[in-house]
Amino acid sequence: MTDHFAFRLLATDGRARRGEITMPRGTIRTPAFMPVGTGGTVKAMYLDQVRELGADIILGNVYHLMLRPGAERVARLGGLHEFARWPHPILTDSGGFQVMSLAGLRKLDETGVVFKSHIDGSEHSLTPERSIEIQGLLDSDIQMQLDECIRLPAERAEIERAMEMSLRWAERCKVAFGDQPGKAMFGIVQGGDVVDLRLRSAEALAALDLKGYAIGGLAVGEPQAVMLSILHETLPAMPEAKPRYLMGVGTPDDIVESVRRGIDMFDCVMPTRAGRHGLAFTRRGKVNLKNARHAEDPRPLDETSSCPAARDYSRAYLHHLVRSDEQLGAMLLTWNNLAYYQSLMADLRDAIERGAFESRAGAIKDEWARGDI
Ligand SMILES: Nc1nc2c(CCc3ccccc3)c3nc[nH]c3cc2c(=O)[nH]1
Repeated sequence: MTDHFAFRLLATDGRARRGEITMPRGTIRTPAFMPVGTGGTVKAMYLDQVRELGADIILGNVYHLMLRPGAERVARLGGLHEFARWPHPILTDSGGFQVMSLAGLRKLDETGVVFKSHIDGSEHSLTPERSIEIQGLLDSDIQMQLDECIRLPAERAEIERAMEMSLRWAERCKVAFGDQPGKAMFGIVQGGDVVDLRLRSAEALAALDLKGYAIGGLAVGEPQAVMLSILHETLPAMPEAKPRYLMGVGTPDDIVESVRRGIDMFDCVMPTRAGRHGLAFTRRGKVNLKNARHAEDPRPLDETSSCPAARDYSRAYLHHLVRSDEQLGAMLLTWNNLAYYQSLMADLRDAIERGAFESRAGAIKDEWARGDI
């Protein structure tokens, strides 16, 4: 066990990295996929199942938890790990991104943001200091700086303004976070699709000597080629010895291409959201269980899988559950999809250790490219 946060590189294969983050609450094997647990729960899953699938860390959200049940209430109940019965590491987002995408934004200036709750219309504010305070109340292990994520396409001047304010907010978050050896505060690189702004953001954040860095402002609808070119240009300017977290990414193809360019950590709502909408990811391609062709198909999704949801239930039964909008449909398909994502990450970690990243990457990309089966 350790009382500090430490990242170690165990192997590399080209720019792809195999590493691990050790923290008091556990070790995070990278490349890592972090299931999104926005309101202190990974939707339609028991957290024991999430753990059994190989997840070392889950994500939480300042925005949702500050509105309901409230950060001070979670603190009074022992913090998020106690509240949700997840004793392993938790990373929390700072709330700015969710305010832009979910809330009614009332004001955004140097101080922070003022917004109306999407739940009951009540007015709230977030400053860099308050976001870090909330993440502390949640007892979060990896805390994200408050930042401003610009929607693309945008004018250079607008991207530059938001990037520079996010840098000033990173400094304020670092001061507010102080010195917490067993925890980490990550900076978030912004700069839109403008390479010189991306580099300025990466270099200024590196100078703050934070414990890890995220690449923000992507996975907001831009073409994959744009995302990958920004990674290719930005990652070399980021400290080798610190973990890199690409926020909101992505499909298996996105993940493979981002690992290839040097990303260590991922989050995406895709496997859980798709599961709730009847879409199953398998090693032989995607299966849309809403489709009538599955109505009498006795085969499971993947008889070779170790996940009961993939191995033990017929497509006919899954089709029935999805068509009847039964809770069990969302539960089984979410289980299957998270199992698929965690098995991809385990494959990639193993392939990098063996110096076989390229061949494994090609196989995963081909699997994903297959249409509906
Ligand atoms: N703070 C921040 N978050 C982002 C998220 C949410 C990731 C998240 C973290 C923790 C819980 C849920 C979601 C993005 N998702 C897609 N693209 C994203 C970009 C940003 C970004 O630029 N900044």
